[in-house]
Parts: sequence; C-alpha cells; structure tokens
Amino acid sequence: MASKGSSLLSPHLVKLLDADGYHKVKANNGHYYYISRMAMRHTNWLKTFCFISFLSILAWGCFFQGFPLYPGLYFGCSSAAWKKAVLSSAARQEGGQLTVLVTGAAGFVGSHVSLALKSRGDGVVGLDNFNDYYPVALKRARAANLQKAGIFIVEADLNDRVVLSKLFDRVRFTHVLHLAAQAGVRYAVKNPLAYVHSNVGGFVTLLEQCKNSKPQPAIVYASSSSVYGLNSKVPFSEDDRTDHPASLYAATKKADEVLAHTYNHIYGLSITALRFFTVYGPWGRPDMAYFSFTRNIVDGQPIKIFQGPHGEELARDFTFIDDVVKGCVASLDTALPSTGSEGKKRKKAQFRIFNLGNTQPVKVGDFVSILEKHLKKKAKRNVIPMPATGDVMFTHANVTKAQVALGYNPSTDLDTGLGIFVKWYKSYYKHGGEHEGMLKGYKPY
Ligand SMILES: O=C(O)[C@H]1O[C@H](OP(=O)(O)OP(=O)(O)OC[C@H]2O[C@@H](n3ccc(=O)[nH]c3=O)[C@H](O)[C@@H]2O)[C@H](O)[C@@H](O)[C@H]1O
Repeated sequence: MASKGSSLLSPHLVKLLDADGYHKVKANNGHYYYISRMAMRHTNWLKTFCFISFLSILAWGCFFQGFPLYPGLYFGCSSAAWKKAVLSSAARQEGGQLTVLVTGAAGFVGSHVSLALKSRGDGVVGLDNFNDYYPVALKRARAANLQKAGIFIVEADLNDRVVLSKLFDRVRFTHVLHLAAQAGVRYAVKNPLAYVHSNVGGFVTLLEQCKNSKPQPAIVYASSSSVYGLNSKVPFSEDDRTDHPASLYAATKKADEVLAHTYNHIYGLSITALRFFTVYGPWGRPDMAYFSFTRNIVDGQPIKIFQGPHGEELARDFTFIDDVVKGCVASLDTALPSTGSEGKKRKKAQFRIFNLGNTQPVKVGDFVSILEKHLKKKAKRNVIPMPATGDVMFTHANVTKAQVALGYNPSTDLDTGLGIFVKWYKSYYKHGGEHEGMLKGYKPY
C-alpha cells in the first residue's frame, strides 16, 4: 500500500503520483513516502476503531471490574498532594500504637471512632464514598470535624481496587476498622443491589486487599444484631444460630460473617466481627427512628410506630455511641496480628464475634416517650401494623463475651443517651446544619 520514495524523485513523477490518488508524506528521516488515499482512509477507520475500543474497555472496567470507578480520583490518588495527605494522616503521634484504615469514616460510627483513635495518637486514614443514602451534607460536616483533627478521608468506593492498592502501597496498616456499609434494614426492599455491592462486593474487595498485603492488617468490622433474625431465645448470644435472617440487610451481614471466616481460615487474617445493636447518638444517622422521629416531633409531623401482628410492641436494645466506640477501640487493641502474608497463611489466626449491645431493651413506645420528654413536645403517634420490610420484633444482647475479652461495659442508659442526642440535634440544626433536604424525597419503606 505504501511505497518508500525519496527526495530524488522528479517533480513530474510526484505530480503523476498525486493525480493517481497518492499522498506524499515526509518522514522524520527526510525520506518521502507515497501512501494511497485508500490506505489513508483505512488508517483513519483504524484510528476510530481503536478509539472506540479503548472507550469500551474503560467503560467495561468502570462498571463491571470496579476499576477506576472515579477516573479523577484514580489519577488524583497518584498525585504528590494525595500521597502527602495520606502519609501525614497515617503518621502516629506520641502515645499512638496503631495505624488504622477506617472505612466509612464519614459515617456515624466511623467518624466517632476515627476521632477517638486520633486523639490518643494512633495514625488514622479514612475511606468513604459519601453516597447519598442520607443527606451528604451531614457526612461532609462529620468529615470536616475529622479534617480539623488531622484525619484525611480518601474519597473512594470500597470496590475500587486501584485506590485500595495504592493506599496499601503507601501505608503499612496494622489494623483495618471496616465500618463502611449500605445500612438500614427497610431500605433493602427498595434497593437490594446496593447492599450486595457494598456489603458483599465491597467487603470481599477489601478482604482481598488485606490478604495480599505484607504485612496483613488485623481486621475489625461491623456486623449487626440483625443476624439473629427470627430467633426467639433471649438474650441473643454469639453462639446462637444465625441462619434465619428477616431482611436482605441481615442476610448480607450474615454473608460477611461467613466470608470473614473463610479468609481467616485460608489466609490467616485476624478477624473480629462486632454485632452492633441499634446504635444511636450525636452525629447519628437520619434514616434511623430516633433521628427521624425527633425531626418529625420538632416539625409537628406524625410518626409511624410499628406493632406486631397481634398488637405487640416492638423493642430494641438501643446502644449509645460512646459505648460502641469503646467496644471498637478495645477490639482493635486486643486483636492479635494476622498470621499470613501476601496471600499465604503461616498458622491459625484469631477469629472473634462479639455482641455490642446495651443489654436493656426498650419498647419503641417508651422510647418515644423519652424523646418527648427531652424535646418537651408531644409526638403525633400513628400506630400501624409493621410493614413486611424486614423488621424483627425485638433485640436483646448478651454481652458477656465482650465484657470478658474487651472489658466492654455499656454505661449509658437510653434516657441519658437520648438527652445527649437531643441537645446535639438542636444545636446542630440551629447553627446552620443542613436541615433543608433532610431525607427529602427519600422514603426508606
Ligand atoms: O441493630 C442493628 O443491627 C440495626 O440497627 C438499626 O436497625 P433498627 O433496629 O431497625 O433501627 P431503627 O430503624 O432506628 O428502628 C428502631 C425501631 O423503631 C421502629 N420503627 C422504625 C421506623 C418507623 O418509622 N417506625 C418504627 O416503629 C423499628 O421497627 C425498630 O423497632 C440500623 O438501622 C441498622 O442499620 C442496623 O445497624
């Protein structure tokens, strides 16, 4: 198709060739080449084909392989500024013993534990995808608190293997506190795949990264009281069966527990699962009843109180955030190191499961009465049959194991805890907290 020419060709011949449908092209070496117009057209088609193929591979990678989910971030996480921010956040201060990656650091529990760790000198790096399941403004406000304390949050999805691997290349994490998840029991009927994406896919992506690391970090992660599902024996103990989940949310948390066991068994990852019982408190989750009921009572809107099929009241073992933070920190402190390295197990590793509850279940109606007392306002109660969206009738934790192993001793009763929450709520929304848009257009059930 292309014929090599030379500057020695006579102008007459060049003219002839042009007329015959050839392009004259000068190469870097000074030689001229004559390429037929047909070949040029083919070359252009080839370029277009290659470009479209490149875009298709990129799109395929983004949507199915979790590879660079946010191209901006992907490139951003190679920048010098990014590396500096990560390293400075991970640096331990005086008294600090651990270097912890906290996933879900802009979340409710994640933000509290991150601050607690940082305040005692541990190195803390956060990871959060700032999804809009509930108002992002609240997550940003929590993140601003962390930033003030010197904690950098990597903004990425857990499924983003590229970002995770860059992060672990930079920092030798001694521990991972994995709290990122798609939360909420009832929203799972609306958006089941969000739970599979974060709680199953994201968890496995993280475990893969941890198992391949050298050294492997010890992992402490959030399970849930919901794994007890339809069990009727109370209080719930860690040795009870957990194979009757009542919601898809619970099923994904149960899946996490069995997945964690597999990684512990095959790769020697040290793993601790914490079964949280309806955690509440300042900087909490607007989708949860204590928060949304408060908002409705303040606004003079009715609240819906669910009741069982025979008119029974539901009850929860509401647990105050400060107690849960202590449980998380003690779990990190007592976690033994993982025994494997770069995907190879050396010996048996620690595997633990703990309930972190309050041990004092309260009926939802009584919990509303306590809120009314602190808000000095009556709720407009609308008692309705429990919708078929995955709720269980009651939860009640036995925390003996956590008491023995972690020194866990919940000390905040619901009255005290809700008083602290209401004080925070009033102050936050009085001082410019984003009230507008709070759960706007969002109906979890
Ligand atoms: O322990 C957990 O593992 C879970 O705790 C939390 O789930 P739940 O215990 O369901 O909390 P939450 O929604 O505050 O409802 C509290 C009570 O109010 C009742 N409830 C709720 C809403 C409503 O409109 N009416 C109502 O009666 C409702 O029936 C219930 O009896 C977390 O959201 C979840 O992510 C997970 O961490």
